[in-house]
Amino acid sequence: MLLNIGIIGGGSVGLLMAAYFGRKHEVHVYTKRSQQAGLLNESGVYCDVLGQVNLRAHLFGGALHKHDVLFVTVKQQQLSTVLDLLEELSCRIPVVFLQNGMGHLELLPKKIYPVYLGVVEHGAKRASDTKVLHTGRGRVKVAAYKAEQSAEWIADLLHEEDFPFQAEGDYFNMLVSKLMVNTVINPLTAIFRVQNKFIVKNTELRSLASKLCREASQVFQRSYEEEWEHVLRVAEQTGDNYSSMLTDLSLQRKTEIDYISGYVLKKSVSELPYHQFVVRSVHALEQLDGEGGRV
Ligand SMILES: NC(=O)C1=CN([C@@H]2O[C@H](COP(=O)(O)OP(=O)(O)OC[C@H]3O[C@@H](n4cnc5c(N)ncnc54)[C@H](OP(=O)(O)O)[C@@H]3O)[C@@H](O)[C@H]2O)C=CC1
Ligand SMILES: CC(C)(CO)C(=O)C(=O)O
Repeated sequence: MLLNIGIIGGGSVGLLMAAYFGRKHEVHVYTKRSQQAGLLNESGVYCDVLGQVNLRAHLFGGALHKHDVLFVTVKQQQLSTVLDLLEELSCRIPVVFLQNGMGHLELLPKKIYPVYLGVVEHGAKRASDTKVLHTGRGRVKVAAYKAEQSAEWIADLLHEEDFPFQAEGDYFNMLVSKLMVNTVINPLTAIFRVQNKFIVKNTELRSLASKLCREASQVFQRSYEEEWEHVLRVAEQTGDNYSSMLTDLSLQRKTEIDYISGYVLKKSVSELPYHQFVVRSVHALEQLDGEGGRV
């Protein structure tokens, strides 16, 4: 079945999804910059694994086209502008939010309906405004957040062997599982400027990582042993990746730390010294970048 799919954000995840969906469906990408929309309309998106794929692109801000489903792929810190506009448009298009972290749960306005949440287990890296690298193969999980229907229909319609979708019943569990991984791997790799594999290989980093994992497991009442095994597996599987938090810092951009580790702190009833330390360290690095203070 041919779908009409909207994607807000022409970054790493947005372009990756546009390329995979665009092989079979009509895809519209909404960008922040008109220049990027122009380039995408001229040449489509180039994905290292798939080659060139055609799509349509628009500057986000005005009306939306009629879509069967709309994916929001901006970062957490960019979400409030997008939410304001979506709320104003009050369209009845099913919206799927694909952010890492959980801070956005507290931002989602009541007027947007129906709402689904998702987690992306792929690695993607935008190489230019029209080029994306598929750096790690995984799956996209989706769950209903505020919707009459479960997320099965999304997974059924979009699942492809080389771009799998999986419907989950419980959005909270799905997001917490991803949060556990991100709250351990992202800040440490960002502070120490290392690839993910060093969380496993470097004995000191591994020990710090296990402390973060223990703290987060306590907050969400999860088995530390199971979460730790999961974190190590992801760190190994994505070993050559530079985490998204490290990438943000390298590009002198604000990170998603407040929506990931900050969310864990917010949900805790007790002190979490390791989380407090990494949140402040990442903020210090962001601030030093602004001050030109890093050597
Ligand atoms: N990259 C990855 O491998 C993974 C990412 N994720 C998560 O997915 C989310 C997106 O990440 P990622 O794609 O890497 O981020 P990027 O920074 O690559 O992409 C975000 C995109 O959103 C665009 N944008 C920002 N504000 C607006 C707006 N108002 N209207 C339209 N577009 C806008 C940005 O535009 P501009 O380029 O002009 O700034 C940018 O193209 C994050 O929460 C991340 O943690 C999860 C798993 C893996
Ligand atoms: C799983 C991981 C850690 C892969 O790099 C990620 O989600 C990220 O970098 O944000």
